[in-house]
Amino acid sequence: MDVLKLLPKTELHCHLDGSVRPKTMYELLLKEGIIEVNDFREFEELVMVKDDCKSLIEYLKKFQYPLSIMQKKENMERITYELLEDLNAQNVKYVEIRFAPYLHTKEGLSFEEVVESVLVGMERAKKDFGIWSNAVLICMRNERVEESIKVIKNGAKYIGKGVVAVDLAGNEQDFPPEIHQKAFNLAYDMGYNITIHAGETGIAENIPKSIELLHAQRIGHGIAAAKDPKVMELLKEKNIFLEMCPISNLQTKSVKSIEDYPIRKFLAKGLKVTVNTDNITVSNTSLEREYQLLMEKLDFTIEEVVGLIQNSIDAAFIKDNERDILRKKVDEELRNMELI
Ligand SMILES: O=c1[nH]cnc2c1ncn2[C@@H]1O[C@H](CO)[C@@H](O)[C@H]1O
Ligand SMILES: [Zn+2]
Repeated sequence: MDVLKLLPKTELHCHLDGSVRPKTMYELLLKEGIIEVNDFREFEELVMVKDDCKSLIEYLKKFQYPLSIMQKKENMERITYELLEDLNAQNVKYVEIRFAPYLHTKEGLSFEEVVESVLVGMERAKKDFGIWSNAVLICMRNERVEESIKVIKNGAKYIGKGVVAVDLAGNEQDFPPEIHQKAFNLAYDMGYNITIHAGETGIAENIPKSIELLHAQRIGHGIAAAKDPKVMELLKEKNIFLEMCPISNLQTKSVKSIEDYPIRKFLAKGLKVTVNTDNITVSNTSLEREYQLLMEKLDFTIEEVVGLIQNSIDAAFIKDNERDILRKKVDEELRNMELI
């Protein structure tokens, strides 16, 4: 849909390792001898999930491929830069890119080298394309709390220099939020913004736990809240934004079908909802595809899509003066498109 293509957009939940430009991943995986496939279609089967994916745990297996090539400074910088180049071409004005630094230190890079290569890629893209981005550092749920503490301590020097927040991601089913409470208390004291993946795989209680024990200001996915009016009430009362990712949620079987997707229910309850991609390559998606799905299957109007984008500007981890600038830029284009 042309209007969706042209719409000025913002993206708050996008994993770098899940969003490597496919051609680049193919090139680097072949070059480094990690895969031996002889056509691009076969390669896509390996690195993207299909509709028959059974669970989040199965979905997470796809990340071994991008992670195997994201162990060098030049690759980290290139992948970040290319992601931003592609998002800029889709008229994305602002994006928060998230990654787990320690997943990129398996072959010798230091924490600092990983983070700085991403920040350099972001800077270069800003200069060349004008697209604005910030980084979110991820702690992995399956690691011990000491590992999360290391991410938070080592990352603190980048707060305000491109890093804006920390997150907790990975296997939610087996690793509840409280394991990492000590780390997120520290993150809170150090001045990070905090977003937590919670309620992605049906465990509603992880949402209040993430808010009350881990200081979450935003919740990644959060769809299990639909099962529990008290949890929805808490999200509303605390003004917590949800980072919803419909296509990823369908693939991980967090919901049975798009008709069961609780986005309308959340909006009706007055919750603040944003829509994001999660993993552009692994999920084979884009913001345009996500919005299109909502319009085709859940009867969203273009005005409602614009409302989601405006929520996402409100939810961004940026300073109020920066928010004003972003809002102005987006509103001007929306006005030219006669959408506001
Ligand atoms: O939807 C998701 N839910 C939980 N964890 C995820 C999701 N997508 C990606 N990751 C995890 O986050 C790591 C760093 O980006 C990825 O390697 C993957 O393990
Ligand atoms: Zn995610």
